[in-house]
Amino acid sequence: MSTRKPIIAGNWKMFKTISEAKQFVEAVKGEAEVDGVESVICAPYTTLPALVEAVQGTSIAIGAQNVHFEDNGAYTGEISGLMLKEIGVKYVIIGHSERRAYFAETDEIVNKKMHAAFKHNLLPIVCVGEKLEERDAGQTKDVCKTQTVGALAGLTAAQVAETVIAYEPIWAIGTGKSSTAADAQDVIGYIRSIVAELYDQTTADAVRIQYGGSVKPETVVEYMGQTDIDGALVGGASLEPASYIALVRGAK
Ligand SMILES: O=C[C@H](O)COP(=O)(O)O
Repeated sequence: MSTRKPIIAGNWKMFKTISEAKQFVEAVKGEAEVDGVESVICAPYTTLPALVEAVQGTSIAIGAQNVHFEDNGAYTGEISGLMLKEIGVKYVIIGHSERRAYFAETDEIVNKKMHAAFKHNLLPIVCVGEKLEERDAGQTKDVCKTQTVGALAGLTAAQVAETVIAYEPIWAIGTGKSSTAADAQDVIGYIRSIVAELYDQTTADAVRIQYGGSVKPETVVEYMGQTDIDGALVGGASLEPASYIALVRGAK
């Protein structure tokens, strides 16, 4: 039986001001905290210091949505792992498909960011997943393999064991269309087998793999019922306190 702790991570994307973020934490404190489930809010940079302060004394963790791979330098508009660590965030999303699509992040950049995260003791939630045309062409597993191998390159087994991988089919993000639990299990089980090939079975058994793509409180239970699915990375349904609370409770 798996000893992996389920993890629900809300990805707020570019939503919420500082005051809205604080109100959200007030509303979910004590409610989106369930024994045996990890609850993480990945929020815009501007809200992170206030959120880290607001969740003190709770079991809710805070994450960023991106990180630059250098510690500092002439990279206008960027934020480094060094800076995030100082704020006190625990997690960072790396390689989200929106970063790959709109900000030209390649597997190589994603990998550099993974190394930067570990350098600063931040835990990465690294996203992989296929486009609709790749799915239609039967390339889902090939794409996920390439992205997983690329993301993990050069990491130690101990680092991979601490990594969270989010399988997010791009056609399911924000569309209301989602992968069936069985299809998500099939791909996520495959991703775990890739980790076993690259490292060993112990590491593969330790790495947590989430499903993401139009997850709702009503559907999270079905995903969580699958052998290899350890949680969810949730966009839209993580923005309202009641919905977020239901997601965390549904992951138990
Ligand atoms: O990071 C979260 C994913 O992009 C999923 O977003 P969604 O739940 O709004 O489909």
